[in-house]
Amino acid sequence: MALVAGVDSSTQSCKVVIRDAETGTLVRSGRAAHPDGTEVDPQAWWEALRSAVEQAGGLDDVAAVAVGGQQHGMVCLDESGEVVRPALLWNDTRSAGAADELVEELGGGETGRRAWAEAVGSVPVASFTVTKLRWLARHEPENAARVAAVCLPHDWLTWRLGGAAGLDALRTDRGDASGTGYWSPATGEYRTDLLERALGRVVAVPTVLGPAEVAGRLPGGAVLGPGTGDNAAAALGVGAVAGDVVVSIGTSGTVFSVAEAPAADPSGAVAGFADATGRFLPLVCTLNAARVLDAAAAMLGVGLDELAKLALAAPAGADGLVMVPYLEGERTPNLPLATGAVHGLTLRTSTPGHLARAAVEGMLCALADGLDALLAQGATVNRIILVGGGARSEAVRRIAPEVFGCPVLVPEPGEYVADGAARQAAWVVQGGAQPPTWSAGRSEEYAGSAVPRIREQYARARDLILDRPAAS
Ligand SMILES: Nc1ncnc2c1ncn2[C@@H]1O[C@H](COP(=O)(O)OP(=O)(O)O)[C@@H](O)[C@H]1O
Ligand SMILES: O=C(CO)[C@@H](O)[C@H](O)COP(=O)(O)O
Repeated sequence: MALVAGVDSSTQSCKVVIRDAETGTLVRSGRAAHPDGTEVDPQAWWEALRSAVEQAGGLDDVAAVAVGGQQHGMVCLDESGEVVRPALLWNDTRSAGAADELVEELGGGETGRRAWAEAVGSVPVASFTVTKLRWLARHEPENAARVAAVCLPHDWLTWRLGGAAGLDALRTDRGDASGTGYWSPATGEYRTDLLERALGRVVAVPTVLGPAEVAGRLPGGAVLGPGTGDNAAAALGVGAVAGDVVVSIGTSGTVFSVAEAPAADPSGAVAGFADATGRFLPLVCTLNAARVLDAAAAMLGVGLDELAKLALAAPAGADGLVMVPYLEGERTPNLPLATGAVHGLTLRTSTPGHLARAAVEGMLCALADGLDALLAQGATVNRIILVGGGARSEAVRRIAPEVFGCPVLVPEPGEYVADGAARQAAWVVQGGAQPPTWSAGRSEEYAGSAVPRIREQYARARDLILDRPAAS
């Protein structure tokens, strides 16, 4: 039995699954936490990966490994391959001003946004690597001058697994490259002019591999797959096909589908990413998802299961109590300085159940806005597949159909990013034009009628959002 390993190096943790390459049967798994914060020393990811691998029984008997990782994070390396400064993650909003500058420089407003969308499929916001490079050039010129190569979290981990043999050995894939802001999914080429515009000069970037190309080898001989961004890996993990919309509730909330043609949304709501199979992955991302539930549970002094019970015991629409969950600012809509808010407090709605319900509904409404944006770009939705840590919440599963207005399918709890990476690893070993077919696990369908007032009252509150007060 040949084994393959898939890694999910996501925002909050690293997960490793080891599966049978032919059938996809889960054999072993492990996980380890990542540090908090939006600026992280990549060495912490390496240590978490080692610890998760050890918990999963090691990699000595696997034929191939692939890494899925949080997208966009800026990992800068110097001439000798040392990390120049801690990585700025996708949810670090300090480069919001740099994003505005870059849009301005390509014509500003609608013209600038359209120019970026046409060049790289997406309008840069603070999450994108290109804006982080501009921030570095402006705010840390000494560090910027030391940068010899820039790569992403999954690229760096793949490179380390392969022995880190010089900057020329850096590899990435289409999926993750498409989140940099200096690689075009439409042409499959780097836009070194945009990289230079951001940083002031061109530095080394990873070679972009095809979906099942070999990225290197572990010292023990196992083959390394190209890996990909965590959302593209999740699409592969759930086996998303045309008509599927995946809603992932992790640290980020994402809504995406697999498409045959690249997207270029000048409004900036939909990012026109590439996927991990040679296709495309139009995607909407919110900054506030599972942690909204964590925050609500902390406010109420309860655990996540109790939060779900409270939310489900409260009436749909929480009698008008609305939470706008912009706790870390927001990316879609692009409001990096926004704060969250609770509207509609009355004596009647001042209960733990109402607050719990408002948190779940608010988080889902932000994602439903994302679904609208995706549909406006031509996506079709035959079914919604709910994944990510937040999908473990019974309240999320039951309230989602009321907010999205259609049934949702919840695959059995699992690590779909790591699974997608494992499936890619199996593809690299087996070859062929398509990834291996693994039998899908059980899914549960959650049905329920739409409750339009949930989104109507949310939309009114969302439009009243205020900026963060200046730090004292
Ligand atoms: N039963 C649950 N109910 C609600 N949220 C949950 C539950 N289990 C896990 N989570 C949340 O899922 C999040 C982690 O999800 P995950 O998809 O692993 O995130 P990431 O990939 O961003 O690291 C955490 O914020 C955690 O609180
Ligand atoms: O920035 C995006 C997508 O564009 C995020 O989805 C990151 O890829 C982080 O994912 P999680 O760690 O929340 O899964």
